[in-house]
Amino acid sequence: MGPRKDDTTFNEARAGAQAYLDARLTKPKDAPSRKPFRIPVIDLAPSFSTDRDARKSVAAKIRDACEGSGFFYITSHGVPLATIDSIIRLAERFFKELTPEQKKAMHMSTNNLHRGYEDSAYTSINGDVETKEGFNWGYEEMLDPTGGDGLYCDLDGSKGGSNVWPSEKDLPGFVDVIKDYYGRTLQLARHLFRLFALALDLPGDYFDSMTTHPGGISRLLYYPPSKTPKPLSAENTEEEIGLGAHSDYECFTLLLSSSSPGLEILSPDGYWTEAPPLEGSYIVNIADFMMRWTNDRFKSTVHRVVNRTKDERYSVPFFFSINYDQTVETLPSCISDERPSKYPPIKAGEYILERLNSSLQY
Ligand SMILES: O=C(O)CCC(=O)C(=O)O
Ligand SMILES: [Fe+2]
Repeated sequence: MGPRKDDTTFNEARAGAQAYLDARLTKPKDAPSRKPFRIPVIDLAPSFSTDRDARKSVAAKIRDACEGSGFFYITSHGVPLATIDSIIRLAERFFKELTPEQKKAMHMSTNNLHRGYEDSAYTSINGDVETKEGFNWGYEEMLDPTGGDGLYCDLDGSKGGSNVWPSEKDLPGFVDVIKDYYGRTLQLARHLFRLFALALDLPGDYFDSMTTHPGGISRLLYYPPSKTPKPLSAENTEEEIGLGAHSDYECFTLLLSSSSPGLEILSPDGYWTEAPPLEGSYIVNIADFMMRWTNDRFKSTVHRVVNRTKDERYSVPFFFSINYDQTVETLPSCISDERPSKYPPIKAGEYILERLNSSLQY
């Protein structure tokens, strides 16, 4: 069952998101930003301490980043380099080793929750021609190191079971690598949510009960080499767009990529700014649902991918949500007399499904 298209809250959510994107894209410029636009590197090591002050010091850095560019790198996050290398290698194997027929058999068009393989033309953000190909999957209890709480429900309220996987024969070891990567990244996302709680002056466990069976869509992405490699500059206006300008939909995204650059972030003064990969780190960014939930205090920033190199690029984003059946109102610490709540309550899964459906190219 899809979202109710005539529902005022959905219209408001969709129109709000589109207006935000349109306003930011009015005059993007293909040159480095002239104003300071910081994508800080935050060392998470002290956040694993039992000392609350040590955890709060990391939370303060996260708060500055979330209220600033909305993007930051995290290091010492506890996910082994071997896990990171394996998932990037798995992405490469997925796109190289499966035949077109094997990919087609898992095509997203046969799945109403956006799971499976997508060719480059299947989804598009602004109607742009995009070069990326992807493979998407979502939360299931067997991927959760806690085993979940038995209450998972999917974007549309169904009980789950929508993931599709290549067979063991076609791609041996695939699900094992996914499980290791997804489980560790999921636990890291729950840890980050505790730091967000501290950053927002809420009790440290504020979000815990909302992430017991959370939404977490992840994808393997492939960007082919550029046909005409050239650097980001004001003169180069003809790009081969890998993934069009957009903001993410959920609470926040944890991104890994191969060593090829390509991610570009739109600065407040309208300049595309490169966010090159930093080995062993994740790039974290705030997404639209979190921006709304914080009454626009945390920023969901527009970004895109352009592969400007002669090398292939692989990336693996993880879009972390709260439990899809959770309805939320603006966080209490983000409302004041001067800053009343701008948004009505909304259910997480319904909001995200509406946003995903709006990216389909029919
Ligand atoms: O591939 C990347 O580096 C970023 C992907 C991304 O922004 C997305 O899938 O939302
Ligand atoms: Fe994104």
